[in-house]
Amino acid sequence: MAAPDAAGRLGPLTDLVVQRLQVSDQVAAAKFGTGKPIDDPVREQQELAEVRAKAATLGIDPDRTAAFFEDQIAASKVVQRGLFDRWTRHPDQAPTTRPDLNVIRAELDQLTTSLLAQLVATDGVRHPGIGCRVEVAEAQLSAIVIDRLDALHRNALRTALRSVC
Ligand SMILES: C=C(O[C@@H]1C=C(C(=O)O)C=C[C@H]1O)C(=O)O
Repeated sequence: MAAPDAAGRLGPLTDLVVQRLQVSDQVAAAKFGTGKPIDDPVREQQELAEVRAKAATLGIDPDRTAAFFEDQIAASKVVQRGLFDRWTRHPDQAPTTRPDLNVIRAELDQLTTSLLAQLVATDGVRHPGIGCRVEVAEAQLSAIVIDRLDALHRNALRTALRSVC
């Protein structure tokens, strides 16, 4: 049976947001112990410029789209910092293999394309107001249960969803 998806009209968007957080575990594993910093401002600026340009061609608001992706980046860094801290304090939990950061970044780029498509699909839902906030709450809570998110990933999810409405 396929895994159940997050509930409501923002469920598919939230599933992608959670996937991006899960890929962030791999980013942390790629960087941990290499001296590579968690923050890469050049890559971030490239990503944000790209989503701004794509938003314009897709007919969604470039500023709101960039704000959403800024939150995805901030959330990824919440995960990475949390895992660096966990693995430093408990070296037995640290990853024993190191994924290739370039491969993982290509996965993140694919997720960006899917996320943009979901931002387009949910444009009519994502207005400030109670209706949108209820949809976010429903999708968020169901994703937490379905994906069994720990406290670190729940915190990151809150950051990732803060500007959806
Ligand atoms: C994910 C990475 O780590 C950070 C988070 C980024 C993101 O979420 O897109 C981009 C650059 C880094 O500041 C990465 O280096 O690729």
